[in-house]
Amino acid sequence: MLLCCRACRTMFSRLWGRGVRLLSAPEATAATAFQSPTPLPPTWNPDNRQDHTIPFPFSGASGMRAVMVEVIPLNIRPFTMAPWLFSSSQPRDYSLPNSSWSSEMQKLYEHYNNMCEVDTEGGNKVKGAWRRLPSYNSCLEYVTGGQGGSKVLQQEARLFTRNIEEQGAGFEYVVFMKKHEKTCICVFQPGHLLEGPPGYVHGGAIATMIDSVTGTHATYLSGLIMTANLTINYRSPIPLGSVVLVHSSLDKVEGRKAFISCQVTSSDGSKLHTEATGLFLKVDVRHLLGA
Ligand SMILES: CCCCCCCC(=O)SCCNC(=O)CCNC(=O)[C@H](O)C(C)(C)COP(=O)(O)OP(=O)(O)OC[C@H]1O[C@@H](n2cnc3c(N)ncnc32)[C@H](O)[C@@H]1OP(=O)(O)O
Repeated sequence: MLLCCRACRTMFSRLWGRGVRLLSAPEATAATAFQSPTPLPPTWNPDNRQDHTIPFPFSGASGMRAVMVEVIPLNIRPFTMAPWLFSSSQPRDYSLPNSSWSSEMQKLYEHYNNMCEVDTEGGNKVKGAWRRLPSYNSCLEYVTGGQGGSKVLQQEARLFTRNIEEQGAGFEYVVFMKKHEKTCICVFQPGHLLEGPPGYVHGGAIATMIDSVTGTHATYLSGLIMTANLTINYRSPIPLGSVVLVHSSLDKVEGRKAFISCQVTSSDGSKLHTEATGLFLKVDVRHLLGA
Protein backbone atom coordinates (compact mmCIF):
# COMPACT_ATOMS: atom_id res chain seq x y z
CA MET A 1 0.00 0.00 0.00
CA LEU A 2 1.30 3.42 -0.87
CA LEU A 3 0.39 6.37 1.28
CA CYS A 4 0.14 8.95 -1.44
CA CYS A 5 -3.28 10.52 -1.04
CA ARG A 6 -5.95 11.31 1.50
CA ALA A 7 -7.87 8.09 0.87
CA CYS A 8 -4.75 5.99 1.48
CA ARG A 9 -4.03 7.88 4.64
CA THR A 10 -7.56 7.40 5.93
CA MET A 11 -7.33 3.68 5.40
CA PHE A 12 -3.88 3.63 6.95
CA SER A 13 -5.06 5.53 10.04
CA ARG A 14 -7.73 2.95 10.63
CA LEU A 15 -5.40 0.03 10.12
CA TRP A 16 -2.62 1.40 12.23
CA GLY A 17 -1.88 -1.02 15.04
CA ARG A 18 -3.97 -3.68 13.36
CA GLY A 19 -1.49 -5.42 11.17
CA VAL A 20 0.13 -2.63 9.27
CA ARG A 21 3.67 -1.54 9.58
CA LEU A 22 5.70 1.06 7.81
CA LEU A 23 8.49 -0.16 5.63
CA SER A 24 11.98 1.12 6.20
CA ALA A 25 13.57 2.93 3.27
CA PRO A 26 15.55 -0.14 2.08
CA GLU A 27 12.47 -2.33 2.42
CA ALA A 28 10.37 0.14 0.47
CA THR A 29 12.98 0.26 -2.26
CA ALA A 30 13.07 -3.51 -2.39
CA ALA A 31 9.29 -3.65 -2.49
CA THR A 32 9.16 -1.65 -5.68
CA ALA A 33 10.89 -4.55 -7.38
CA PHE A 34 7.68 -6.54 -7.11
CA GLN A 35 5.44 -6.31 -10.14
CA SER A 36 2.43 -8.02 -8.62
CA PRO A 37 1.21 -8.32 -5.05
CA THR A 38 1.79 -11.51 -3.16
CA PRO A 39 -1.53 -13.39 -3.23
CA LEU A 40 -3.23 -13.68 0.09
CA PRO A 41 -4.02 -17.12 1.45
CA PRO A 42 -7.65 -18.15 0.89
CA THR A 43 -8.18 -19.25 4.46
CA TRP A 44 -6.95 -18.10 7.79
CA ASN A 45 -4.57 -20.51 9.38
CA PRO A 46 -2.66 -19.30 12.43
CA ASP A 47 -0.15 -22.11 12.00
CA ASN A 48 0.86 -20.62 8.69
CA ARG A 49 3.30 -18.06 9.97
CA GLN A 50 4.51 -16.80 6.63
CA ASP A 51 4.47 -13.04 6.20
CA HIS A 52 2.61 -11.58 3.26
CA THR A 53 3.67 -8.29 1.85
CA ILE A 54 1.49 -6.33 -0.53
CA PRO A 55 3.84 -3.86 -2.12
CA PHE A 56 2.91 -1.29 -4.71
CA PRO A 57 5.29 0.88 -6.68
CA PHE A 58 6.81 3.62 -4.63
CA SER A 59 6.20 7.05 -6.09
CA GLY A 60 5.68 10.60 -5.03
CA ALA A 61 2.18 10.83 -6.49
CA SER A 62 0.47 14.22 -6.25
CA GLY A 63 3.54 15.72 -4.66
CA MET A 64 2.61 14.49 -1.19
CA ARG A 65 4.90 12.65 1.11
CA ALA A 66 4.50 9.00 0.20
CA VAL A 67 5.46 6.05 2.29
CA MET A 68 5.19 2.31 1.92
CA VAL A 69 3.31 0.26 4.44
CA GLU A 70 3.29 -3.48 4.75
CA VAL A 71 0.09 -5.39 5.41
CA ILE A 72 0.69 -8.62 7.25
CA PRO A 73 -2.53 -10.60 7.64
CA LEU A 74 -0.78 -13.57 9.15
CA ASN A 75 1.78 -13.56 11.92
CA ILE A 76 0.80 -9.98 12.58
CA ARG A 77 3.32 -7.82 14.34
CA PRO A 78 1.10 -4.91 15.24
CA PHE A 79 3.62 -3.04 17.28
CA THR A 80 6.72 -3.37 15.17
CA MET A 81 6.05 -0.19 13.27
CA ALA A 82 8.56 2.54 12.69
CA PRO A 83 6.69 5.84 12.77
CA TRP A 84 9.86 7.74 13.58
CA LEU A 85 10.79 7.32 9.95
CA PHE A 86 8.75 10.49 9.47
CA SER A 87 9.97 12.44 12.41
CA SER A 88 13.27 13.60 13.73
CA SER A 89 12.45 12.17 17.13
CA GLN A 90 11.54 8.62 17.98
CA PRO A 91 8.13 8.15 19.62
CA ARG A 92 7.95 6.85 23.12
CA ASP A 93 7.67 3.10 23.47
CA TYR A 94 5.33 2.84 26.43
CA SER A 95 6.24 -0.77 27.12
CA LEU A 96 9.74 0.15 28.28
CA PRO A 97 10.49 0.60 31.99
CA ASN A 98 10.00 4.02 33.56
CA SER A 99 10.56 5.44 37.02
CA SER A 100 6.99 4.67 38.10
CA TRP A 101 7.53 0.96 37.80
CA SER A 102 7.80 -0.81 41.12
CA SER A 103 10.74 -3.11 41.75
CA GLU A 104 8.38 -6.05 41.31
CA MET A 105 7.22 -4.78 37.90
CA GLN A 106 10.83 -4.17 36.88
CA LYS A 107 11.84 -7.64 38.04
CA LEU A 108 9.07 -9.33 36.06
CA TYR A 109 9.91 -7.24 33.01
CA GLU A 110 13.52 -8.37 33.23
CA HIS A 111 12.47 -11.97 33.76
CA TYR A 112 10.54 -12.09 30.47
CA ASN A 113 12.77 -9.70 28.60
CA ASN A 114 15.77 -11.92 29.30
CA MET A 115 13.98 -14.71 27.44
CA CYS A 116 13.35 -12.61 24.34
CA GLU A 117 15.24 -12.72 21.08
CA VAL A 118 18.05 -10.18 21.00
CA ASP A 119 20.12 -8.45 18.38
CA THR A 120 23.83 -9.17 18.56
CA GLU A 121 26.63 -6.91 17.40
CA GLY A 122 26.89 -8.70 14.07
CA GLY A 123 23.26 -7.97 13.35
CA ASN A 124 22.28 -11.59 13.92
CA LYS A 125 19.34 -12.35 16.14
CA VAL A 126 19.75 -14.75 19.00
CA LYS A 127 16.53 -16.71 19.21
CA GLY A 128 14.54 -16.56 22.40
CA ALA A 129 11.15 -18.06 23.07
CA TRP A 130 9.58 -14.73 23.91
CA ARG A 131 9.13 -11.45 22.17
CA ARG A 132 8.37 -8.07 23.72
CA LEU A 133 5.72 -6.13 21.84
CA PRO A 134 6.52 -2.40 21.71
CA SER A 135 3.58 -0.10 22.31
CA TYR A 136 2.85 3.45 21.15
CA ASN A 137 0.01 5.78 22.03
CA SER A 138 -0.48 7.01 18.50
CA CYS A 139 1.51 7.08 15.35
CA LEU A 140 -0.56 9.35 13.20
CA GLU A 141 1.18 12.53 14.27
CA TYR A 142 4.26 11.17 12.55
CA VAL A 143 2.54 10.85 9.20
CA THR A 144 2.20 14.41 8.10
CA GLY A 145 -0.09 15.54 5.34
CA GLY A 146 -0.90 19.19 5.92
CA GLN A 147 -4.00 20.49 7.59
CA GLY A 148 -6.48 18.51 5.50
CA GLY A 149 -4.54 15.32 6.04
CA SER A 150 -4.40 15.95 9.76
CA LYS A 151 -8.17 16.13 9.95
CA VAL A 152 -8.60 12.94 8.02
CA LEU A 153 -6.09 11.16 10.20
CA GLN A 154 -7.76 12.26 13.43
CA GLN A 155 -4.46 13.26 14.90
CA GLU A 156 -5.95 13.79 18.34
CA ALA A 157 -6.88 10.12 18.62
CA ARG A 158 -4.96 8.14 21.22
CA LEU A 159 -4.91 4.50 22.16
CA PHE A 160 -7.21 4.21 25.16
CA THR A 161 -4.70 2.43 27.39
CA ARG A 162 -1.86 4.84 26.56
CA ASN A 163 -3.57 8.21 26.88
CA ILE A 164 -2.63 9.14 30.43
CA GLU A 165 0.63 11.03 30.22
CA GLU A 166 1.52 10.93 33.92
CA GLN A 167 3.74 7.90 34.35
CA GLY A 168 2.34 5.32 36.74
CA ALA A 169 -1.08 6.99 37.03
CA GLY A 170 -2.95 4.79 34.57
CA PHE A 171 -2.16 1.63 32.69
CA GLU A 172 1.48 0.63 33.05
CA TYR A 173 1.99 -2.60 31.19
CA VAL A 174 4.17 -4.58 28.88
CA VAL A 175 3.10 -7.52 26.73
CA PHE A 176 5.31 -10.46 25.84
CA MET A 177 4.37 -13.13 23.35
CA LYS A 178 5.59 -16.68 23.45
CA LYS A 179 5.86 -17.26 19.79
CA HIS A 180 5.28 -20.95 19.25
CA GLU A 181 2.89 -21.68 22.07
CA LYS A 182 0.27 -19.13 21.16
CA THR A 183 0.33 -17.48 24.54
CA CYS A 184 0.83 -13.92 25.68
CA ILE A 185 1.61 -12.59 29.09
CA CYS A 186 1.19 -9.02 30.24
CA VAL A 187 2.79 -7.51 33.31
CA PHE A 188 0.32 -4.89 34.49
CA GLN A 189 0.68 -2.24 37.20
CA PRO A 190 -2.60 -0.32 37.59
CA GLY A 191 -2.21 3.27 38.79
CA HIS A 192 -4.31 5.47 41.06
CA LEU A 193 -6.45 6.92 38.24
CA LEU A 194 -7.96 3.49 37.66
CA GLU A 195 -9.75 3.33 40.97
CA GLY A 196 -13.14 1.65 41.28
CA PRO A 197 -13.92 0.52 44.83
CA PRO A 198 -11.73 2.40 47.34
CA GLY A 199 -8.16 1.19 46.93
CA TYR A 200 -8.97 -1.26 44.16
CA VAL A 201 -9.00 -1.28 40.37
CA HIS A 202 -12.19 -0.44 38.49
CA GLY A 203 -13.82 -3.43 36.76
CA GLY A 204 -13.91 -1.49 33.49
CA ALA A 205 -10.18 -0.90 33.66
CA ILE A 206 -9.62 -4.62 34.21
CA ALA A 207 -11.91 -5.38 31.26
CA THR A 208 -9.95 -2.88 29.18
CA MET A 209 -6.68 -4.63 29.93
CA ILE A 210 -8.17 -8.04 29.21
CA ASP A 211 -9.58 -6.81 25.89
CA SER A 212 -6.28 -5.15 25.01
CA VAL A 213 -4.10 -8.15 25.78
CA THR A 214 -6.37 -10.78 24.23
CA GLY A 215 -7.13 -8.44 21.31
CA THR A 216 -3.44 -7.88 20.73
CA HIS A 217 -2.93 -11.62 20.91
CA ALA A 218 -5.71 -12.29 18.38
CA THR A 219 -4.37 -9.57 16.09
CA TYR A 220 -0.96 -11.10 16.23
CA LEU A 221 -2.37 -14.45 15.23
CA SER A 222 -4.87 -13.47 12.60
CA GLY A 223 -4.58 -9.89 11.41
CA LEU A 224 -7.55 -7.57 11.46
CA ILE A 225 -9.92 -8.61 14.24
CA MET A 226 -12.70 -7.19 16.34
CA THR A 227 -13.87 -8.33 19.73
CA ALA A 228 -17.29 -9.94 19.28
CA ASN A 229 -17.75 -11.22 22.80
CA LEU A 230 -15.98 -10.84 26.11
CA THR A 231 -17.22 -12.71 29.19
CA ILE A 232 -15.60 -11.76 32.46
CA ASN A 233 -15.77 -13.20 35.96
CA TYR A 234 -14.28 -11.04 38.69
CA ARG A 235 -13.02 -13.35 41.43
CA SER A 236 -11.01 -11.11 43.75
CA PRO A 237 -10.27 -7.38 43.71
CA ILE A 238 -6.97 -6.04 42.42
CA PRO A 239 -5.25 -3.52 44.72
CA LEU A 240 -4.24 -0.26 43.06
CA GLY A 241 -0.48 -0.10 42.54
CA SER A 242 -0.03 -3.85 42.75
CA VAL A 243 1.49 -5.85 39.92
CA VAL A 244 -0.55 -8.57 38.26
CA LEU A 245 -0.10 -10.89 35.32
CA VAL A 246 -2.60 -11.09 32.47
CA HIS A 247 -2.30 -14.49 30.81
CA SER A 248 -3.83 -14.94 27.35
CA SER A 249 -4.02 -18.25 25.55
CA LEU A 250 -5.53 -19.34 22.26
CA ASP A 251 -8.09 -22.09 22.81
CA LYS A 252 -9.17 -22.78 19.25
CA VAL A 253 -9.72 -21.31 15.83
CA GLU A 254 -12.85 -21.98 13.79
CA GLY A 255 -12.87 -20.23 10.45
CA ARG A 256 -12.87 -16.49 11.16
CA LYS A 257 -13.32 -17.04 14.90
CA ALA A 258 -10.54 -17.12 17.46
CA PHE A 259 -11.45 -18.22 20.97
CA ILE A 260 -9.09 -16.91 23.60
CA SER A 261 -9.14 -17.37 27.35
CA CYS A 262 -7.56 -15.10 29.88
CA GLN A 263 -6.69 -15.10 33.57
CA VAL A 264 -5.50 -12.21 35.69
CA THR A 265 -3.45 -13.47 38.60
CA SER A 266 -1.19 -12.11 41.30
CA SER A 267 2.40 -11.77 40.19
CA ASP A 268 3.36 -15.12 41.74
CA GLY A 269 0.34 -16.80 40.17
CA SER A 270 -1.08 -17.91 43.52
CA LYS A 271 -4.20 -15.75 43.47
CA LEU A 272 -6.81 -15.60 40.73
CA HIS A 273 -8.24 -12.11 40.33
CA THR A 274 -10.21 -12.34 37.11
CA GLU A 275 -10.93 -14.85 34.38
CA ALA A 276 -12.40 -14.25 30.97
CA THR A 277 -13.11 -15.73 27.60
CA GLY A 278 -13.14 -13.78 24.38
CA LEU A 279 -14.35 -14.34 20.86
CA PHE A 280 -12.52 -12.41 18.16
CA LEU A 281 -13.69 -12.27 14.59
CA LYS A 282 -11.34 -11.72 11.73
CA VAL A 283 -12.71 -8.85 9.68
CA ASP A 284 -12.11 -7.46 6.26
CA VAL A 285 -10.58 -4.00 5.88
CA ARG A 286 -13.91 -2.87 4.44
CA HIS A 287 -15.57 -3.64 7.78
CA LEU A 288 -13.37 -1.03 9.46
CA LEU A 289 -14.07 1.44 6.69
CA GLY A 290 -17.79 0.99 7.25
CA ALA A 291 -18.36 -0.35 3.76
C1 LIG B 1 -3.87 -2.21 20.36
C2 LIG B 1 -4.60 -3.08 21.26
C3 LIG B 1 -5.63 -3.98 20.59
C4 LIG B 1 -6.94 -3.72 21.18
C5 LIG B 1 -7.98 -4.66 20.61
C6 LIG B 1 -9.31 -4.16 21.04
C7 LIG B 1 -10.35 -4.87 20.24
C8 LIG B 1 -11.66 -4.18 20.44
O1 LIG B 1 -11.98 -3.72 21.48
S1 LIG B 1 -12.67 -4.08 19.10
C9 LIG B 1 -13.93 -2.96 19.66
C10 LIG B 1 -15.10 -3.67 20.28
N1 LIG B 1 -15.76 -4.52 19.32
C11 LIG B 1 -16.62 -4.01 18.43
O2 LIG B 1 -16.88 -2.84 18.35
C12 LIG B 1 -17.22 -5.02 17.46
C13 LIG B 1 -18.62 -4.59 17.01
N2 LIG B 1 -19.20 -5.70 16.29
C14 LIG B 1 -18.95 -5.89 14.97
O3 LIG B 1 -18.28 -5.08 14.34
C15 LIG B 1 -19.50 -7.10 14.32
O4 LIG B 1 -20.63 -7.56 15.02
C16 LIG B 1 -18.45 -8.26 14.30
C17 LIG B 1 -17.24 -7.85 13.46
C18 LIG B 1 -17.99 -8.66 15.68
C19 LIG B 1 -19.10 -9.49 13.65
O5 LIG B 1 -19.71 -9.07 12.47
P1 LIG B 1 -19.57 -9.96 11.14
O6 LIG B 1 -18.15 -9.99 10.72
O7 LIG B 1 -20.55 -9.43 10.16
O8 LIG B 1 -19.93 -11.40 11.64
P2 LIG B 1 -21.31 -12.18 11.48
O9 LIG B 1 -21.44 -12.58 10.05
O10 LIG B 1 -22.41 -11.43 12.11
O11 LIG B 1 -21.01 -13.46 12.35
C20 LIG B 1 -19.98 -14.37 12.00
C21 LIG B 1 -20.03 -15.52 12.99
O12 LIG B 1 -19.65 -15.02 14.28
C22 LIG B 1 -20.73 -15.23 15.20
N3 LIG B 1 -20.84 -14.08 16.07
C23 LIG B 1 -20.85 -12.77 15.72
N4 LIG B 1 -20.95 -11.99 16.82
C24 LIG B 1 -20.98 -12.82 17.86
C25 LIG B 1 -21.08 -12.61 19.26
N5 LIG B 1 -21.16 -11.39 19.79
N6 LIG B 1 -21.09 -13.69 20.06
C26 LIG B 1 -21.01 -14.94 19.53
N7 LIG B 1 -20.91 -15.20 18.21
C27 LIG B 1 -20.91 -14.16 17.39
C28 LIG B 1 -21.99 -15.40 14.35
O13 LIG B 1 -22.96 -16.17 15.01
C29 LIG B 1 -21.43 -16.11 13.15
O14 LIG B 1 -21.24 -17.47 13.48
P3 LIG B 1 -21.43 -18.64 12.36
O15 LIG B 1 -20.47 -18.29 11.25
O16 LIG B 1 -21.04 -19.89 13.09
O17 LIG B 1 -22.86 -18.57 11.95
